[in-house]
Amino acid sequence: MLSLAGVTVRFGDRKAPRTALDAVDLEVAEHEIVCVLGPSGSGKSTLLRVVAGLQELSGGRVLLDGADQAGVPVHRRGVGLMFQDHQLFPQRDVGGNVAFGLRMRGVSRDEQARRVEELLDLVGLPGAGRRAVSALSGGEQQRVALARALAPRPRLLMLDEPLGQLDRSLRERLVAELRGLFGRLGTTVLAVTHDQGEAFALADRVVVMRDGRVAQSGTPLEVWQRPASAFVARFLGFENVVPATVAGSVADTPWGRVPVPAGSSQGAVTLLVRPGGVRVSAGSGEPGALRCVVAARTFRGSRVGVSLRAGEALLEAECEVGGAPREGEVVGVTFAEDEVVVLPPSR
Ligand SMILES: Nc1ncnc2c1ncn2[C@@H]1O[C@H](COP(=O)(O)OP(=O)(O)OP(=O)(O)O)[C@@H](O)[C@H]1O
Repeated sequence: MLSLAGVTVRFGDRKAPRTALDAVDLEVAEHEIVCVLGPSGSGKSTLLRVVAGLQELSGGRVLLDGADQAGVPVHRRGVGLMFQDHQLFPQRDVGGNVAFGLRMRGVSRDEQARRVEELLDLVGLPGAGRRAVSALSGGEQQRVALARALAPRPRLLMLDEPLGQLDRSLRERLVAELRGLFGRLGTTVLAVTHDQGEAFALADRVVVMRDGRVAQSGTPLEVWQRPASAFVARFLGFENVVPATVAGSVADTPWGRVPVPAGSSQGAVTLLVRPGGVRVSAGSGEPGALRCVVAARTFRGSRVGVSLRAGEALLEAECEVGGAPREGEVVGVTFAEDEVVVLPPSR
């Protein structure tokens, strides 16, 4: 449905151009939910603005249903937009806000009223049409903004940090609701967020951006299991990412020798060890185990994050609440090869 080919956006003058998007290729299929993820300044919002027609291209093409969108104005693209600060009209009531796009399209009053009711039911605010938007909570306002964006039945719905302002528990609940809602409606969605939890919970596919380029694209599981680079791994929150040299089935690392999966690339690499692959045992552990001291512990609900120090090298492990070693304790560490991922050397 949506196709970006070599999309480039440069800001600034010729002498000091700033490349916000650098030859980006991206496809979004009908009914697919794609979340674009990346640090601040990586080009996420610019990407949405380009698709919406709010930002001119310096190069490349944007196609919707195969049609080049060059010169097609925002309101003719058939895309719905919901931005970070959801910009509801404060002087209109909830119904007036939701009906906005329908009124602009000359939909009859009866039809408007019917659609508004239907959409408010859909987003979990039945009968709220007459309420003042200023009297709604942040989460309720977000739902109204969503209903407004969905009202004209856009072929593509674009969300910019849709749940950015909300607290964590509400965000988690709304993400699950949104995914269910989009599934039922068959909405095609392109969303951007800097929160990987949100992206992974919402998306069929995540696209990780770095400096205006696509660093990786894949299903949440693919990206989580096989980050394409040290950058993606660190961005996802993995901390055990180090330079290493692989020879045969063993990598030489700052933590000593670590087994790697069969068929791994040889020579200079970056090594990722997921915390689950760091096996901690009391005392010095079995012969050949790496001796570490517990530097800190962090409770994470049912698990405990354990920060270990082996000489200069740091290592993050995860233990059951019951069996987690105490701060200052000496432990032995071995590595589980199936939680080790060999990545290209860092640039
Ligand atoms: N109108 C503009 N003029 C000049 N530079 C801009 C403009 N808009 C964006 N940029 C620059 O382009 C780059 C990408 O910005 P963009 O807003 O797309 O990033 P982002 O990933 O959405 O960031 P954030 O998560 O902070 O919103 C940044 O370096 C930004 O400073």
